[in-house]
Formats: sequence, structure tokens, C-alpha cells
Amino acid sequence: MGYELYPINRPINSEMKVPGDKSISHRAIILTSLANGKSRIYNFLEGEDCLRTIDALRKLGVTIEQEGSYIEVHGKGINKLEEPNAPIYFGNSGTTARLMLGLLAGLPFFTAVYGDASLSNRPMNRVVQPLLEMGALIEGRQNAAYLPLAIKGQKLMGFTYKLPVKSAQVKSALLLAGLLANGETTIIEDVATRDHTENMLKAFGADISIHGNEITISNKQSLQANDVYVPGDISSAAFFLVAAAIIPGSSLTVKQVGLNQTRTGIIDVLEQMGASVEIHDEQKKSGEMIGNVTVSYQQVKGTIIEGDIIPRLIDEIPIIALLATQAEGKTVIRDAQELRVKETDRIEAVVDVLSKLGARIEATDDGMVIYGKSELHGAEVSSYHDHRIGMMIVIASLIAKGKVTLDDISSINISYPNFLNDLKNICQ
Ligand SMILES: O=C(O)C1=C[C@@H](OP(=O)(O)O)[C@@H](O)[C@H](O)C1
Ligand SMILES: C=C(OP(=O)(O)O)C(=O)O
Repeated sequence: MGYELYPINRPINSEMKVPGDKSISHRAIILTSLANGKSRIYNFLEGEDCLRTIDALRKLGVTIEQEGSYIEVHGKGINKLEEPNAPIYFGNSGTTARLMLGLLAGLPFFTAVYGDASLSNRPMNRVVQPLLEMGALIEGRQNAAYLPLAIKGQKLMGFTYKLPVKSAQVKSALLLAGLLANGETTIIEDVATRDHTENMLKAFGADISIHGNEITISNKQSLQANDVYVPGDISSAAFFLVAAAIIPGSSLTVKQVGLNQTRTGIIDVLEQMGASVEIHDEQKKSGEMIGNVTVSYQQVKGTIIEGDIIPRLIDEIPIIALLATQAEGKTVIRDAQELRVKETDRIEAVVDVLSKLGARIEATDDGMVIYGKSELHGAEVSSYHDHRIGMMIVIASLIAKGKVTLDDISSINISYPNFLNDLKNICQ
């Protein structure tokens, strides 16, 4: 039983596009729904997580028409959102859960929210605690630390908050709460995390200002409708870029991919490890940098990945770990304890999968140590129902000597439903 995967035995020489950015797709649905009037979203990611965000806003009374990756949102305006008559399901999506909690805390009605088994084990207190400080009323098990949660929307009070976790989801939740709160809300982050919410709030006419690492937002009763073009997701592109970096003789270009500085840690790491990386045709579209990225095979070497770069590549660590198995020498990843509270404990999952495939890899409290270079072999492995672990295993199977059996591939639909087809196309 399971999904059987076989090695490729030849280089990849191709170009491709990847689907729209997951983080930006979520934010586009939320802000276009809050705006007054019709907005269009181009290149929206049709992954399950983003569909959960569409569903949540529809439950609040917003009309959202979807034709593939083209979306029309008939924004209702902040004051016209409606009380849902059933609990809202966030599925597997941490981003939907955290951002929606920030919004719902300040809307004048009652909402019950829940998620799947994985999401029900992920910490929500990181958003609930600061929201309670703003005056929110949120109830749930273990002091409202976990889903399911019940929210009785309140008029919130702006506040100043220094983020204790390096999390764009927490920052974004509090900015959305701040948009509805009385007075000013200031969020201070000591390490920059992805700033798509700030970029998009500006584009929609919110009253937001950024000074160094302090972001201040104040109450705004109306946002302007605005069309959003979603760039290709660099977190999805990372799987193919690493494939090109580890399959001898390969060269791959991913076109029109998002190159926001808060997301490009993977490019820095590929360069630092000695892969050949070229960026062309950079331009700004809908307030975000995009461009074409070409990675060509070169023997990579081990490196140290720690500190401020971690939030810039947090979702790419599973695929970076695979890259490190093919590097000469040791790679150390530190300061990435957040991996333990993702869709699964990604430190344990990556170490388990890659050791079964023949890598020399050890878990640490906040990361992992990988001793390269190892020849990978076939094995039976699990995706842990985590899309990024599943896609990493598929890429690993391209270079493993022998058959890799993956227990379940359905988790890939969370962020990249067409992943296997796109991979097949570039492997031809
Ligand atoms: O804001 C976002 O869209 C995201 C932020 C990150 O999570 P954290 O905020 O928990 O670091 C990232 O891991 C997640 O995939 C998407
Ligand atoms: C961690 C992820 O997403 P989320 O937190 O939205 O579930 C991810 O996509 O890797």
C-alpha cells in the first residue's frame, strides 16, 4: 500500500511557473472582503488552506466568486459582516486560524471556530493572549490555548505589543484586530517576519505606518477595493529549485515567483551552499517583488543556518534538510524551534524520514544537524499528513537509489494540488 516513487536518473532542464503564494492568497481574501466594493484576485492559490479562508469569509456573508485561480470578491465593508449561523472550520490552516481570530475578536457578533486534528494541537494562545489584552472575549479549552474556540466580538482597545514569538501570523492577527480597535495599535518585532499583511493593508488604504521594527495601525471604518495579483509561491518553488541543485547536470528556471526579502532565505542558503543561482526580470507587482529564478547544479557544501534568517525560510527547512544531505560536510540548523508546532513536529518528521532514506541526521531542540554527503536509498516513509514533508519526500525519491513508498500524498493538496503534475512536466 502507499504511493510508489522512483528515481529520475537524468538531469532536469526546464522552466516552469508555480501556483500563487499561499500567504498572500489568504490575505487577499480577507482584505478584499473587508473593503467596500468589488475586487479581483489573479493567480489565487487553489490549495485547501486558502479555500478554508474563502469559506470563512463566505460564512460572514461575503459573496466570493471563484473560477480557478481568478476570484471576484464583492467586499461588504467592515461594518456589514454578518454573524455566521454555524461554526467555521479552519481545516489544517494555521494562517486562516490565526488571522481570522484577530479579525473575529473585533467584530460585533458571536463565532465558534474549529480545525482538524493537527490544527487542534497547534498553539492559539500566542494570538488569544494579546487579543485578551485588547479586551477580546475568547473561550476555549486550556484557557483558550487551543481550538475549538468561541469568540464574542468586542470593541477592542489599541495597545503596544512586543512579539514574543517570531510569527507573521501573530503580527497579522494583531494588525487586523488593530484595524478595528479604538486608538492606535503598535506591534514591535525584533526579527523581521513576512510583511505581506503590511504591504496589502497599505494598498487598501489602511492607516498604517512602519518605523524600523515598529508597525502602527489605527481604526479605519472603510478600506478601498483593490485588485491583487498574487506572485508565484517561493515556498512551493523551493522544492523544484532544490531538485535542480541536487540532480547533477540540471538547470531549472521558475518564472514570476515572489521575491519579497522577508521570504527569500532559501535563495540565500542555496547561494551560501554553493549552488548556482541567477535572478532575472525583477519587477514590482501589486506591491510585491517578483522575478525569474534559475538554479543550476553545482556540488553544494554544508553550512550553518541560524538567527534572523530563520523566519525568512521557516517553511523551507524540510527541503533544505534534503539539500544538506547532498552537501559535502556538516550543516547545522538552529533557532528553528517553531518547526515543532507546525502541521506536525517538523524536526522529528524530517529526521525520521531522511534517516529512513539513508541520511545521517540528528534532531536538536531547536533544529537539526546533517552530515553530508549521503547516498539515499528506497524506504517506506510517512508524510505525517504534512504537505511540506510529503513534497520533500517526492523530491528525495528522485535521487534515492530504489523505490520510495509514501503512505499518503493527499496532504500535498494543502498548498500545491498540482505538484505531481508540475513535477512530471519538468521531468519529461
Ligand atoms: O503568515 C503566514 O502566512 C505564515 C507565517 C508562518 O507561520 P508563523 O507565523 O507561525 O511563523 C509560516 O510558517 C506559515 O506557513 C505562513
Ligand atoms: C506552516 C504552514 O502553514 P500554516 O501555519 O498556515 O498551517 C506551512 O504552509 O508550511
